[in-house]
Amino acid sequence: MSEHPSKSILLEEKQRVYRELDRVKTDFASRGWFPGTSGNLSMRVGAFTPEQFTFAVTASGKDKAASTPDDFLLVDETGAACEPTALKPSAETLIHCEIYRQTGCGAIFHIHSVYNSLVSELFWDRRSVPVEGVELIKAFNIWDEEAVIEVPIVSNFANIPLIVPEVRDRLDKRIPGILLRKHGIYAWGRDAFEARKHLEAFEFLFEYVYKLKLVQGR
Ligand SMILES: CSCCC(=O)C(=O)COP(=O)(O)O
Ligand SMILES: [Zn+2]
Repeated sequence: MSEHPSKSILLEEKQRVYRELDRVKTDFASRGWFPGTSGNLSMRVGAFTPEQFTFAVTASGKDKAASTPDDFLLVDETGAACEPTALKPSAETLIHCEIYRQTGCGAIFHIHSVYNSLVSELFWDRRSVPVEGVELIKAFNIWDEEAVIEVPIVSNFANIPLIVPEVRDRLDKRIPGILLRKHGIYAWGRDAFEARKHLEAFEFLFEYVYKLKLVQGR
C-alpha cells in the first residue's frame, strides 16, 4: 500500500525543519547560549491559521550541545504532541504557541544570557528596555533616524501558563522579541534566518545598553 502523498510531504518538511533546528542548536550551544540545559527552539511546519498550526520544538531538559534523534518533536497549537512519543515538549511550549498565534512567525528562539537577564532586571520598573539610536535597531526593519525602541519585559512565573496572558498583552508587533524578567529572551522571525538575525541583534543591543549604563554611572 502506498503512503498518502500529503503524509510524505509532511515527513520531508519535518526532516528539513529538524535539520535546520539542529544547525541552529549547535551554533547557539557553541556561543554558550544554552547554559545548564536552558533555552528552547521551535519552527513551524506546514500550513498556518491562528486557530490551527503545527511546529517542531526542542524536547525538555536536554543537553542542547548534543545532537541526538530525540532532540525535537512536533506539537500542535495547544502544545500537545502530534504523534506518539515518549518525549516531553519544552516546559515553555505554551509561550511559543502564543507567539505563533499573535505574530504568525515561522521560527522562535529562546536563550538565557547574562546580558539579557541583567537588563530585564535593571529596567523591570519601566517594564521595557529602552534602546536609543543604535544602528542595529535596523535589524528589526526599523529604519527611522535615531530610532528609539522599547523591548517589553514580562513577569517570570514558575507556572508557565500564567506568563502567557502577559506575553499576549505586552507583545509589540514592531519588536520581534520579548524578555522574561531575570530569565531570558524570546526572539522570532518569519524563518530561522530572520529569527537568528533578530536574536543576535537583541543580544548586541542588551550588552550595549548594559555597558552604556555602567560607564555613564546611572
Ligand atoms: C534549566 S533552565 C530552566 C527552564 C528554562 O528556562 C528553559 O529555557 C529550558 O526549559 P526546557 O523545558 O525547554 O528544556
Ligand atoms: Zn527559559
